[in-house]
Amino acid sequence: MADKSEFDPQLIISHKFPEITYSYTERDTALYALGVGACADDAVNDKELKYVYHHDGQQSIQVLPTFTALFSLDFTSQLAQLPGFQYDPHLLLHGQQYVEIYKPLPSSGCILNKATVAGLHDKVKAAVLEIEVVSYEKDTGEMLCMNRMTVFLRGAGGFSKSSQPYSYTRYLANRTLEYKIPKTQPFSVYEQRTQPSQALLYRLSGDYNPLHSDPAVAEIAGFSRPILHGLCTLGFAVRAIIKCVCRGEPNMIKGISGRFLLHVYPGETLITEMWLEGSRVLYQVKVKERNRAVLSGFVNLDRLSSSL
Ligand SMILES: CCC/C=C/C(=O)SCCNC(=O)CCNC(=O)[C@H](O)C(C)(C)COP(=O)([O-])OP(=O)([O-])OC[C@H]1O[C@@H](n2cnc3c(N)ncnc32)[C@H](O)[C@@H]1OP(=O)([O-])[O-]
Repeated sequence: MADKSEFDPQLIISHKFPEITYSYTERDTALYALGVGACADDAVNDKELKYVYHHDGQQSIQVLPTFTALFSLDFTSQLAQLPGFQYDPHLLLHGQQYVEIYKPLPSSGCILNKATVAGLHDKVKAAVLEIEVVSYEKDTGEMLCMNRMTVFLRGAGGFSKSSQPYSYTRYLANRTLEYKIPKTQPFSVYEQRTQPSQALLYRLSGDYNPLHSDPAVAEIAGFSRPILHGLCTLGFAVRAIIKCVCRGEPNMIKGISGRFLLHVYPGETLITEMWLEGSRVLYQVKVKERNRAVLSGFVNLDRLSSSL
């Protein structure tokens, strides 16, 4: 249990993270695509080969829009040094991810990431911390995307000094972030089994937390075995939407929001259900073997495919 006397919300929300440069190559984008299941069931899939191979004479590997979420990860390793912050790193879970994409990513690049604390909430049983990361192309200074990553820190709540639970948000509450999963039949449903080794492959994209690879660490965290990275599940879901709604065109995606509802074990089957609401796709991912919802959210498109 974290020592609440050392928890200082004011220090946390005023913290200035150092800027972090992140460089990647086509090898990284292809490895990422394999990590989120591209071509896993069909190695000659003409809609997905472009993410892993210079298919059909294409000049460069195409980047999946969820690759942008990797830009927020480097800041999780900095949480241990965040002044005024007390938590048990074994109990950290990824709670939510929100991404705005302003420009399709090049297949290789050098990115400058600037992070701030965007929110901090005392949920008593947990502390919820939001980190916002704005990413720029290093050479041109052009803004590429914004990530808002929410971490759910079990056992770190109860730090409020008054009777009102502490809650701070730096961004304006925005109605467009609200969504409700419909009770109606989905527009489309896509099923894909993850591999038992999925987390071992996905971690090579930069999230080396042993929660996803080490049975002993997973057990301390309260799981019977290592669990899948939340961003890997999100990658599967958004790929399903690109396939079923975007007709294979990844650059239609302008925004992604997801809340992780329950852990996924590598090897489980993900069923992504999708509903259309204007140019927004609402989605929910269920694990087939346990019939439980594990992720829900929405994806904003720049337009709807004309053939839908
Ligand atoms: C980050 C990089 C490292 C990556 C790690 C991973 O990938 S780990 C693998 C990927 N991640 C996973 O596998 C995690 C999967 N998710 C889970 O295991 C559970 O959803 C939970 C443990 C996060 C919360 O469950 P619970 O039963 O303890 O919660 P409850 O329903 O009793 O609500 C209490 C309060 O918290 C709020 N709140 C609730 N959920 C979330 C959320 N997701 N997000 C934010 N907030 C959330 C809720 O609104 C409520 O506040 P209110 O309304 O009272 O003001």
